[in-house]
Amino acid sequence: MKKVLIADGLQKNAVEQLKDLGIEVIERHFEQEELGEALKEFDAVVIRSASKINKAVLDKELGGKLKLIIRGGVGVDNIDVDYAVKNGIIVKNTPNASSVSVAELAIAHIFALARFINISNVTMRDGKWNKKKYVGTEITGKTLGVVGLGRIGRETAKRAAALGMKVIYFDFIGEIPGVSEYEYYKLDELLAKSDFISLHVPYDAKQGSLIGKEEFAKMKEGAYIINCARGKVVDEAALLEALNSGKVAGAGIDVFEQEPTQNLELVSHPKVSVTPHIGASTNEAQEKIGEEVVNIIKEFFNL
Ligand SMILES: NC(=O)c1ccc[n+]([C@@H]2O[C@H](COP(=O)([O-])OP(=O)(O)OC[C@H]3O[C@@H](n4cnc5c(N)ncnc54)[C@H](O)[C@@H]3O)[C@@H](O)[C@H]2O)c1
Ligand SMILES: O=C(O)CC[C@@H](O)C(=O)O
Repeated sequence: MKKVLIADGLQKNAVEQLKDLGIEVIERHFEQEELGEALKEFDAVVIRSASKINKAVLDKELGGKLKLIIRGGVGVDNIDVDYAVKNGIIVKNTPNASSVSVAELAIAHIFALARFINISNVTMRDGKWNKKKYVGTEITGKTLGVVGLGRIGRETAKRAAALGMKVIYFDFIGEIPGVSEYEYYKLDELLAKSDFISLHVPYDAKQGSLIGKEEFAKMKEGAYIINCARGKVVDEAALLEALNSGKVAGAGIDVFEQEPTQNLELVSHPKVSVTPHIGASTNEAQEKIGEEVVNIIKEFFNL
């Protein structure tokens, strides 16, 4: 009998389907220090972003049964993939399941910033009626610069274009063949041309933050930036500086350098719209993630 650990939660139907396949399913979150030892008795583990399967965890598991790590999500930056593979453990993710949900959240942050929805929700609770202060901007006709035109970037671009925005993009692979509806620009040019910038790239630890002091300096006065990718893609200190100087008019942030974030200066900034890393947290995305997880396990163990 195969034994699978669901360490950070999985949609109920998917758990039931795994049990129907004759799998022993344990739903339990382990503290980081206990995780490696615990993994020894499992054939597979399913995680979201809360559990980190790094070298230290994998070293404690060595000699155990683990053969498969599934990230119920896209980014595998919380797993030491190379080290896992070197030790005969396969790593899989569910790359398609949450693209629409994350794109919708990026668009939601654009609207929140453009029309002061974020800050109105705070000030009205204090009895304030800032009608004269909150003169917003229409997004129709504005330029959205999408950084990373992959699955989520494309879903975001599609929705922005349907709302009347002019979409341009940068992707480090260059101009993408077959993409004729959006113009390609180098990052520097995109930063200078965009009214709104939405980031949809993974975090590359070797490269460090993609958007820092120099990149903020290249943006239009009063640009808006949305980060639903990874916290470290943006240098938070540089972002705060840009918000305080007025260079950046607003930031929509779902992901943070440290999570849960303790950067209250950023989170409570009046020009910021925040969510606690909920890009993939919709019923639909979680259902699709559950389906993909079940399929991966079925295929991997020939069930
Ligand atoms: N907020 C959330 O809950 C949430 C949910 C899912 C994914 N994400 C994040 O979104 C990211 C994008 O997901 P996706 O499914 O669209 O991935 P994807 O692989 O389909 O697309 C990423 C695109 O970015 C490009 N790219 C990579 N590094 C780049 C760089 N440094 N500069 C420019 N372009 C670069 C790639 O060529 C690719 O086209 C994930 O890596 C993950 O970090 C966040
Ligand atoms: O598990 C989550 O909720 C985060 C998901 C997201 O960041 C991803 O990379 O898929």
